[in-house]
Formats: sequence, C-alpha cells, structure tokens
Amino acid sequence: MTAPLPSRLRLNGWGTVIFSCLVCVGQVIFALGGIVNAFWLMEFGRFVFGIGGESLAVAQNTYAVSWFKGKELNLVFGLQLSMARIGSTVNMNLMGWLYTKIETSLGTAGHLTLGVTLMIGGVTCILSLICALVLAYLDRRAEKILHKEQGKTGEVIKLTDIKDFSLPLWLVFLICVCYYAAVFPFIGLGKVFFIEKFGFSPQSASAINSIVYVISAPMSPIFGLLVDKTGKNVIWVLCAVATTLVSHMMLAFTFWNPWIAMCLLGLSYSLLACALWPMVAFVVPEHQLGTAYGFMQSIQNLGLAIISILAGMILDSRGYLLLEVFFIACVSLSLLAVVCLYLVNRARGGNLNYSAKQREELKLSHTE
Ligand SMILES: C[C@H](N)C(=O)N[C@@H](CCCCN)C(=O)O
Repeated sequence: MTAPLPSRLRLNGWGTVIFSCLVCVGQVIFALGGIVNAFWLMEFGRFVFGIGGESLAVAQNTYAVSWFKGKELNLVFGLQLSMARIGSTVNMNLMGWLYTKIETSLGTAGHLTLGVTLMIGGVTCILSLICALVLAYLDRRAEKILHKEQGKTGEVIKLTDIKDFSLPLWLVFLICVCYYAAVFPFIGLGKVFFIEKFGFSPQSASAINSIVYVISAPMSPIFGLLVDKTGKNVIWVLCAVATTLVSHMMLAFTFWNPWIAMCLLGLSYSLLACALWPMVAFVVPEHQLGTAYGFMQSIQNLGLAIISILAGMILDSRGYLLLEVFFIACVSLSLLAVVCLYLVNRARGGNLNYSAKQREELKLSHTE
C-alpha cells in the first residue's frame, strides 16, 4: 500500500509569488536609493525587502514540511540552508569585485556606483521570483491531481493558536533565539574581532569570517541526510549547541589558530539548522505550521535585533573578551534549553527524539 501524500496546507502558491515580488520591489527601491543618494529610500527598500523575504522564508519552511514530512525532511531543510548559504557566499565574494568593475566603467565611486551594483545584484531576486512562479504552478497542478482544495479543510488558522503552543515548542523557540544570537551577530562583528584579537589583515579577517557560511553550503545537506538516516533530532541539536559552545570558548579564552574554532562553528551551525527547524513539524498540527514558523522567525528576528544592539554596546564599552563571554552565555542558555527539551520530551513520551526506525513505524501506523 502506498503512503498517502501529506494533506496540503492552505499556503497558497500565489502568496509565495507575492512575497517574491515584494523582495524584487524592495531590492529595486534599495538600489534606487543608492542611485539618487537617498539613504531613507534605501532604508525603505530594505523594509519592503524584509517583509517579502522573511515571509518567503516562513512559506519555504511550511512548504518543505507540507511536501516532505515523514520523508527526507531534514535533508530538505539542509538543502534550503545550503542554497541560502551559496547565495551568501557568492554575495560576499562577488559584490566587492562587481563594485570595482562598475566604478572603473563609470569612472566614479560612491552612491551611483553602489546603486548600480545593487541593481545588478538584484537579478538574483528575479531568479527567485521565477522559481516562485514555477512553484505556484506545480502547487496548483498538484492540488488538481490530488483533488485537494485549499481552505476547505475545516481548520481555521488564528493568531490565538499561539496560546496552544506546547512547552516543547516554546523550548525549540528558546533554543533558536539563544543559539542564533551567538552566530549571526558574532559574524556581523567578526571581521574586526579577527583584526583586533588575532592581528589578521582585513582580507584574511573577511575570509575567516565567511568560513561559517562557506562550510554550511556543502555540509548542510550532508548533515540533513545524516539526521534523516538516524533520527534523534534532539541529540543532534545537543551536539551542535555543545560544539558551538566549545568553539566560542576557544575564540574567547585561547590564542589558538582561530580557523579551527571557526570551522567547528561552521560545522555545528550547519548541523543545528538541519536538526532544529524540522522539529517544529513534529510538535505542531499541520494547520498551525505557518503560525508556528512565522512566530519562530519573528522572535528569532526580535532576539537578533536586541542582541545585536547589546553586542555593539558591550563591544564599545568593554571590549572583545566580554563580548565573547556574552555570546558564551547565550549559547549556554541555548544548551540549557536543549537539555530541558530532552527531559520534557522524554517525560511526555514525545516523538522529538525518535530514531529513524521509530519514525518509520509511526508513519506506517498512520497509513494503516
Ligand atoms: C532566515 C531565517 N531567519 C533563518 O534564520 N533561517 C535559518 C535556516 C532555516 C532553515 C531553512 N529554511 C538559517 O540558519 O539561515
């Protein structure tokens, strides 16, 4: 007997197209702001881009679960992350070169060159929009083939669903906020850290700072596959957070070659992203997935905004050692949340830490 396809969520493929359009419009406004030298316009462009981009990320997660729950879900999250990180790496390495080329051909540096560079860079947003259009088409076609009509499942999505979120889900949110607080803001300030603490040149500092993303591009799908084959998501998240803690401690308290710590951070970050984000799908009913992913991303961004401000203040007033101690505290909190998650899940007989075999049995029991 073939397993039925998962019931489709009421995420409309055309919604994804709208989010992609917002990303394109946001990027054009951002670039225009550069061309006409209006910083407020650039900020507005980023605002529009952010609305589209973050909603798109929520839709992406929800789509992945909709299509791959009970299949290669961790791998799919790993592949998504890999694509995103290939984009970040290309962006980090290509944009400076492109700017210089445009500067040479226009014969001028400054806002005009920046705006033109950003406009050309925006071509990737068009590619993203094309993918969204193809996805919307495929989604519509699948709906017809499966005879599923979106919005007619009888389940209603409400913002008040948040109050029904379970303790394990809140713990997943806490892990996410505390973990990412010690990764993204650290990378944001990393270049100066490597110049000041380790005496790196600006080029070497940029190279080492980007290694986390470079590593996660090939490693995320591999780790995703590993988590699919073994299950035990909580244990993998525990390993990832513990390794990140070790890596931050090395950076804070030793003068060992920082490439070791940064490679370790790249590996642990890749593992975490593959094992953590799919866990939401194990504790939330399908009709609440969009709300759960939306909420997770909102508080992740809120956390990142607050932590980035705090990190900057600590750096200015107390220097790098205390900044690193602050990041260590964030990862430690995340580690504590993972341990709590392990215990709560175990006490409740939850499915978060099932092995691959147990997940397969669960799937078969649902199919019968
Ligand atoms: C962009 C989003 N806020 C985020 O942090 N995403 C995670 C990975 C999410 C899993 C794949 N959709 C990241 O580490 O970039």
